[in-house]
Amino acid sequence: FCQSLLHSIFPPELRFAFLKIFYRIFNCFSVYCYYDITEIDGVNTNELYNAVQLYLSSTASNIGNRLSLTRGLNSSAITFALSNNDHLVDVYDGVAVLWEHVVMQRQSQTFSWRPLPEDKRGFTLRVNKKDKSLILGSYLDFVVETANEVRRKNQDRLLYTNSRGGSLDSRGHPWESVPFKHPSTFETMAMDPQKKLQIMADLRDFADGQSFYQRTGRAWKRGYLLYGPPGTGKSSMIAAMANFLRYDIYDLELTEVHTNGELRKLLMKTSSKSIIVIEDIDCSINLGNRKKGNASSQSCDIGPYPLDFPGGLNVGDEGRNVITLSGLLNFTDGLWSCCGSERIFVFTTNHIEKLDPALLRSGRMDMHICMSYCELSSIKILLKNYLGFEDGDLDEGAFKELEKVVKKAKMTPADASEVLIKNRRDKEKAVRELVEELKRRVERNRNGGFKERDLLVGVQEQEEEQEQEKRALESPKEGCHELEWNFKKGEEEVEKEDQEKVKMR
Ligand SMILES: Nc1ncnc2c1ncn2[C@@H]1O[C@H](COP(=O)(O)OP(=O)(O)OP(=O)(O)O)[C@@H](O)[C@H]1O
Ligand SMILES: [Mg+2]
Repeated sequence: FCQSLLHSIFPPELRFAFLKIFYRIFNCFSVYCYYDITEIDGVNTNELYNAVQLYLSSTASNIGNRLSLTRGLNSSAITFALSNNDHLVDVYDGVAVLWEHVVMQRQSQTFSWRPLPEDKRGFTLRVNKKDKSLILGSYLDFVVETANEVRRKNQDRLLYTNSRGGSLDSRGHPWESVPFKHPSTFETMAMDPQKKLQIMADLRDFADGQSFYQRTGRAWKRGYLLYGPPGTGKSSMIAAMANFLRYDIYDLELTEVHTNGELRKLLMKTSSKSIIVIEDIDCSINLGNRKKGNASSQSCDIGPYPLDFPGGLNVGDEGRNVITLSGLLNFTDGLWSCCGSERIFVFTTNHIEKLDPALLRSGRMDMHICMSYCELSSIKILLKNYLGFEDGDLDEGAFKELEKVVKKAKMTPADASEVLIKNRRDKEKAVRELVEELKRRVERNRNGGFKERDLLVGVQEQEEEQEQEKRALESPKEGCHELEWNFKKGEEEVEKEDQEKVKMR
């Protein structure tokens, strides 16, 4: 009754002025000060809110009486969190602070360009006034650092996708995520052990290189191009890289991105310590040539993307802005590429010869990694993975036979794995079957019945190429020249092979 009387007697301006004065007087006498950390700050998500949530999830499990427990779909960990409108006391450096999790229903008339969550969430930190400087000086930094640590250690890494197209979710994210659980590691990767070590060292140098990148004035990012025929482990390599560095993966589906602006927004919303992946880049967008009129050279039909002109945004047939090669190059190399740090770009392709050299140059794709057919060393790793064979377990005869045929067979690790998985209950049979299959392939290759054009080289040339690759790993710049050379040579050969195919038909 009193409230309605107050409301009817006093106009709103007077009521607000009264409340303001009341809070001022109250604050003068209060020994506490309060800090609000809201979930959404304007239109952006407040990173501090997420950090506090994560920090409290690690602290709350020890000291909270009433906690809400969650476990995400496919997630391995249970997350503790402060229940709605509950509070807990945390002690830092002998100083006690009170955290309260405030959740309120959002008023329905709030106007926004995008849908907002139904409730308004935030944390309120209550601090004794005399401890203000300690809390603002170092406690909040400590909270953020601990949160990062917790994120790195406990939380499942995430695999993000932009498959929703350009639309944002209610919390303003263009990416959807699922826990990333791919079991591939460098140990299970079947490839040249030397090459493996070089890649691992490169990744380690990158992750530990903050001061190096700072000192040399370079953006803290690195690009890897994985190329080779299907089934040689390009996707598995990305998973192995992510598992090795414990980074999240952003799997960028270019066909879902409609404009360069959208691409930029996606990049802005990626976190540091992440791998940004564009798979089958030759199929995602026409990157074959930046000159107009070369659309027919594309291998995959990708719909409305027009050809690109260097340095600008294109306008498509229907008058829409569309994504261009220069947009993509800016994404990887321009000013926008460093709006975060410690990020790795990985592009994969089955057809390196179709890529524009601009994309291949050092600085964009620093390291070109050729994922190739099985060699003896990779077969050994597959035998270990699937049959448990250690060095020396394989009998001499089988080993010699494998050695004789493995290179000429041009068998992908995926195919070899399949033979081993199928026969894994009988180890000897598995090896026998593998040797048989390799021999069959050698025969087929000899008769010209199995013509792979992906590596564009014969057995002899393949060895040369791997030699070049090794050198490219040692010095990425040098590798790029060689790859550009390969690229030119590739185009001619592809044309020749295309003509042959037409003749055969
Ligand atoms: N180098 C490898 N080491 C270990 N396993 C491999 C390797 N290459 C392929 N495989 C096996 O083959 C399967 C397919 O490999 P993957 O998807 O990584 O090939 P890809 O090169 O990405 O092929 P695509 O070009 O078709 O995308 C994987 O599940 C993996 O088990
Ligand atoms: Mg793949």
